[in-house]
Amino acid sequence: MEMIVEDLAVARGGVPVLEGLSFRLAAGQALILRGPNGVGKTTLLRTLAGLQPALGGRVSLPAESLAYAAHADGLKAVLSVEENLRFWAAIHGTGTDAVEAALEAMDLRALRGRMAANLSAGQKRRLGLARLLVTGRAIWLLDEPTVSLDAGSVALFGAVVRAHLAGGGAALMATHIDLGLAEAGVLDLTPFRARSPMAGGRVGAFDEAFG
Ligand SMILES: Nc1ncnc2c1ncn2[C@@H]1O[C@H](COP(=O)(O)OP(=O)(O)OP(=O)(O)O)[C@@H](O)[C@H]1O
Repeated sequence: MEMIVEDLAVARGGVPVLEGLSFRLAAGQALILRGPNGVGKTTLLRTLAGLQPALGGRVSLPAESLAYAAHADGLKAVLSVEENLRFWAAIHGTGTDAVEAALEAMDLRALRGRMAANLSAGQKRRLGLARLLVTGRAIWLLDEPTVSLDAGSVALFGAVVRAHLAGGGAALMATHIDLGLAEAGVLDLTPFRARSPMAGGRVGAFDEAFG
């Protein structure tokens, strides 16, 4: 199980953002994306998730191995917490055990009957992360997974990611928060900013003054 990215170029709104990006992510590894606001962390994750086309390069990985979690949690508002997880478990062919394990891991058992629409922001986020577990997918692409989470929930999620890595999974994530993953590598995207004069991610006067 390995994701291999070679000479990848990504764009946003038709404007090149990153280019010449190569890295590998193997089973058990976590890689944290770094770089200033606008450098292209979200664009890279969305491209790898297949939500937008790459401009160039190659990505190779096992079929059906990716699970993506971003700001829009993709929850069904009129389904309960448990029904949301059962829905995803049905899609991914995982079972009731996976749903119960996910409820337990993200401390959602007490909220299992609550409609997703009526969850707090942090609770929605926890449900969005519990969804990763029921996908059964090996490679997690995470865009700021800890937004809205309190300290206790950050610690819970850190433990979930560690268990995922220990079980042979992998994670690529954009986060400013320390998840306590001592073994995580860091990939700074700054050197891969596209050189096009139109590139949205290039260093501007504001970044130079305040960045
Ligand atoms: N819908 C869009 N259309 C055009 N350009 C966009 C769009 N969304 C983002 N961009 C631009 O693409 C570039 C990369 O944005 P991206 O969201 O990937 O950066 P990021 O590293 O995730 O930033 P942050 O740390 O602020 O979340 C930025 O210059 C941004 O302004």
